[in-house]
Amino acid sequence: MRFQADLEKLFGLKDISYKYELSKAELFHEAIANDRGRVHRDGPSDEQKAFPTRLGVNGPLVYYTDPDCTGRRTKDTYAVNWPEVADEIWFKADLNRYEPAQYEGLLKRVIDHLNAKKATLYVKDVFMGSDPDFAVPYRFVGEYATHAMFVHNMFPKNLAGVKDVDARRWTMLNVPSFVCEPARDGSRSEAAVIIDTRNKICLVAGRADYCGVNKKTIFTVGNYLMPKEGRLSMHCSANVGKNNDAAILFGLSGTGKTTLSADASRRLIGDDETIWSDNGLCNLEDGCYAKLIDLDKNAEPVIADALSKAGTIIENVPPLPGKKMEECHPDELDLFDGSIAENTRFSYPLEANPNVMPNGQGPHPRTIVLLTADAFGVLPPISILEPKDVMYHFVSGFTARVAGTEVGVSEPQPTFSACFGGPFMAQKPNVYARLLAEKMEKHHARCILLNTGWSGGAYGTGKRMKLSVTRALLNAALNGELDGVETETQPILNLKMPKSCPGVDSAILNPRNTWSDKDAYDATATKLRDMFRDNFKKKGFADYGIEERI
Ligand SMILES: Nc1ncnc2c1ncn2[C@@H]1O[C@H](COP(=O)(O)OP(=O)(O)O)[C@@H](O)[C@H]1O
Ligand SMILES: C=C(OP(=O)(O)O)C(=O)O
Ligand SMILES: [Mn+2]
Repeated sequence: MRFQADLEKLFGLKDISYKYELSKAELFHEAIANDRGRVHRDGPSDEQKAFPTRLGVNGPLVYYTDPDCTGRRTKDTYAVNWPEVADEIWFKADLNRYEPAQYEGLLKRVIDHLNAKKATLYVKDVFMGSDPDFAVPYRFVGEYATHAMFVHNMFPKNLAGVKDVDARRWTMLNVPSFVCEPARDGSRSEAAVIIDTRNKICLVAGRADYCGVNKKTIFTVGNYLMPKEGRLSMHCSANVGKNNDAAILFGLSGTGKTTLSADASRRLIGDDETIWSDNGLCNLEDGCYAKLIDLDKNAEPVIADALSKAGTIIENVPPLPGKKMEECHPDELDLFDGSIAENTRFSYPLEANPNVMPNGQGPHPRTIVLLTADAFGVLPPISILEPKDVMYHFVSGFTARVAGTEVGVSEPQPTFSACFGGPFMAQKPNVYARLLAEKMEKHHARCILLNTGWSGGAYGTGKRMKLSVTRALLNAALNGELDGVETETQPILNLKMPKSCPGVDSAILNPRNTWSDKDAYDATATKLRDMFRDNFKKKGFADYGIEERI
């Protein structure tokens, strides 16, 4: 078979038992029989091994990651420091450098490990991107059927008209059974996720078995490739209203890209990875990856509906007390149980959502939304931005979160992550900022900053903004109801706040009003302003021609 010869040539893989292009149903059963699948957190039960088909594909596949790997391992994520990309890739931020000789040694050890154990590997051929003009062929090769099924759920398949598939293909090799040895391999821990631009390889060596690694790693590749052809790749969700008015929502993890783009009155383009090209918007994926923790089925009906559909993957959600996974239906999972992870997840193919744009494509955006979840509680719920504010906030990429569920943590943790996607934006921020500026100017989109974080005080005193309020603010902006509205300026943070908004109590629009202790508000806002200023200086954004706005 062709793929086998490809993999022998690319990696030197021999004596491998391949499971090539299995159907989703086959992958489901393989996952149950072989992975840390449904039923037991420690692997399949004897009964499952004996009767894997009993469960049928009608339920979700419930998958448990390694307990240490319930999210992405940013510090263990690298690109190979090949001389030809040493200046191009933005190694200064979240993407770490892997030295070529160490990488070659590690890759060889991974291949020897697979050859020696005569491994079984699942192979899935998909595309990143649903527009054949620029879709990147993505071949997943890995030990877990769950990951192959995840890739099947999440990416476009069978796309006609893609040119030079063999020459342009990227291959991921995902090997959780390998253990990196830092002293020998040059890794930081027992796992490493490495992007090799020269050979078009993504290597996942060791336990980095959170499903999201299989989408965010190839997304990082997309962010490296797309700007070379003048396409802006963005860490944002996108949807389209009844009047063909598209919106994009940028934001770091947990700020609301997935939640807010899932809106029954608008058609979804995608929830996380979007291209803005001369043709308009295009999803890089074909599925969504939603958070499940504390899911309120009334507040998030689109996501809740998808939960009952076949062929989904649920990650790290425990069963309700007294329920066994063997019998589990989504209603018998405890969506409020964060004991395995706060970051519980659910992957569903877009076909499980009746309200999507065909081929993941849509027009140029009318509205650009920058999302932030400010746990300091000082940013206005909504601010109206001018283009230079957008550039400033885009490169700053601010959000502040609470540190999970740890007892005693009361201080919000600020994050400044350029372009709202530091770990994935492989090129320097000015590359994306320049493209965004050009496109905004050409297409005259309106821009807002939406704070989905705290109100009435910082975390500990205040409360998270109600989802219904955030949606009302967002809808008003999308419908043009805030265009030209009277505003006042928050002087410390230099943000323009509307004085009124349909369906929203005006009293909350200026966050200072919602704090009982005004001095505490001013002090916290000043602290945040200083953090913005430090970050701007530290990252050298003035050298990129970005104007400082706070
Ligand atoms: N006002 C709000 N706006 C958006 N999300 C909120 C809000 N309040 C609570 N949430 C919760 O915050 C989380 C946002 O996560 P998600 O939409 O998955 O973010 P992203 O896709 O950007 O990582 C969801 O679990 C959502 O239920
Ligand atoms: C999948 C992810 O994206 P998000 O949290 O932005 O949905 C992730 O960051 O692992
Ligand atoms: Mn998301």
